[in-house]
Amino acid sequence: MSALLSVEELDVHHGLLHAVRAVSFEVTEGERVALVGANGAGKTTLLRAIAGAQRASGGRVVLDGEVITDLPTHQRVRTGIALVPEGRRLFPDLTVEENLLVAGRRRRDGPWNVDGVLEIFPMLTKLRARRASTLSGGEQQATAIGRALMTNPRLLLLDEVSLGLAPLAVDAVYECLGSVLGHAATVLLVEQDLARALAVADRVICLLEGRIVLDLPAAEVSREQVTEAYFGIRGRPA
Ligand SMILES: Nc1ncnc2c1ncn2[C@@H]1O[C@H](COP(=O)(O)OP(=O)(O)OP(=O)(O)O)[C@@H](O)[C@H]1O
Repeated sequence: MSALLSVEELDVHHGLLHAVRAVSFEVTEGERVALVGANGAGKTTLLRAIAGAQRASGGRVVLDGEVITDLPTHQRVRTGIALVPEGRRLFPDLTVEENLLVAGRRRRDGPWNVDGVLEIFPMLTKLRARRASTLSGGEQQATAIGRALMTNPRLLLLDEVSLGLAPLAVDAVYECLGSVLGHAATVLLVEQDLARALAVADRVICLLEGRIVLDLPAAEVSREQVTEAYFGIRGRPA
């Protein structure tokens, strides 16, 4: 199958810091890829560069054959890329429904609407008219994922959906995410929790200091292998 997303020799700098170094990989339509790695490995920077929130200093991002490396974020949304950013970034003074509708203004044609999002995230139904600033972390995360879905993405980028949430809230968000994934979205997700990453993903990519050090099907990779890649520990010769 041809790739939905191709990342080709991508470089991203923060000033002098080379945060993403010649990263190349492809994601096929319908695939769920988990991006793991230690703090500072470059996961967020890579996701933001794919979404257009961070400028690449070299290489290309290609979505379904179209080179989008230089497109601004809002135009990438129209091509079908949606990012759920770290920290959720909702409009605090808008209600849940308004947050969803604002995102929907830039939507591609497709099945998602407010009712569809509320069906997937039942916890939001009662909160529809509540201001985002009054929601719990888990409720905000659900709204942020719903907001991304409202654009009818072909590729959903999720950055650390569990960050800062209580364990029960993480369970609730992941339970709903299961339904989202059931709708055949193509997903690239950053997740610190290895067990969760391996449970939801078809494939795991591990970054170390801006480079890919492991890229394997989730079913074929052991926790030990990922942990070693994560910390840059080389296997000892037998
Ligand atoms: N806006 C910025 N300005 C300067 N340096 C940055 C900026 N954002 C990230 N960095 C640096 O770039 C490197 C990669 O950071 P990034 O946030 O992409 O890593 P990460 O793997 O997502 O880590 P974390 O899990 O901590 O979010 C780190 O060294 C970080 O300090």
